[in-house]
Amino acid sequence: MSGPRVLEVRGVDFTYRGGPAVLTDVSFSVEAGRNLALVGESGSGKTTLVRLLLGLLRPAAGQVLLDGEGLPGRERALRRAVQPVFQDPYSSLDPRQRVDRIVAEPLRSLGLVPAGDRPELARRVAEALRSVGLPEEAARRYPHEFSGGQRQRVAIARAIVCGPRVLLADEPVSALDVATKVRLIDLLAELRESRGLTVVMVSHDLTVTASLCEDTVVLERGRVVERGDTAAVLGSPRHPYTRRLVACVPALPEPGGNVHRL
Ligand SMILES: Nc1ncnc2c1ncn2[C@@H]1O[C@H](COP(=O)(O)OP(=O)(O)OP(=O)(O)O)[C@@H](O)[C@H]1O
Repeated sequence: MSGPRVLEVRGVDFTYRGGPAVLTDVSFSVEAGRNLALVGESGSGKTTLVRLLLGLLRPAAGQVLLDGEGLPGRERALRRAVQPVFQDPYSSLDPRQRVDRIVAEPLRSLGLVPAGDRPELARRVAEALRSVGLPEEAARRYPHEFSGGQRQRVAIARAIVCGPRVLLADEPVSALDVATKVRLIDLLAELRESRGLTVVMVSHDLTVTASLCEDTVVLERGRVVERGDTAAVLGSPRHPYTRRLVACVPALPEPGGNVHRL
């Protein structure tokens, strides 16, 4: 089942100032309800693409679209619709702030809850923490009091508190041990069911993306070499680069299947 295109990348080229081309003619779309994996080796341009999708960089050519319209001038709509979760749970949370303040940040900065309405902020924070499997009392603690997996849950709570439609997760589990990784992937799968959240996940780990994402886009040196249904792209890869990526993985789970079996 697929929904409307929430995000679309159309013919995008990108170069960091004075450098070589990092992305060339990249096109794909994110459909509501279908999780999408962006895979490729280190340096293939995945993180650069995430920055473009978040509106932090602008393409040299082509367009990034939200609900069919170009991004420039629509930063607020983009922030409401698309929230990021980054790789390193140790550096992505401000160590000086309590979890309640960290998680409430998007509500304050987007002006969704007046800063003075403490009961409403507390209610929304508690609800987000509950959704990611953290106890309500986590709100009163600081990031250093949590494990890496719990910190990533705090980061996910912050990302979902404003009710976005897309979670843009850049290597969200690569810093975690296997058991913690599996639990977080399960959580991301649950959030789609419970909140209708579509996940765009960047990873070089096909075992992680294949268990969560129906669609896969394969990047090689800034170009899309393959894209489509994950089972087809990874099950019978047509491009030699995808074959090499798949060959590095001992066994792939079915999309929607269970990563525990690996
Ligand atoms: N701020 C920057 N300034 C200049 N070049 C950059 C910058 N960030 C990334 N690059 C270059 O752009 C290319 C793509 O990098 P990017 O981080 O997007 O790849 P990636 O696929 O996410 O890699 P990794 O999996 O290692 O994170 C690399 O050659 C990198 O050196």
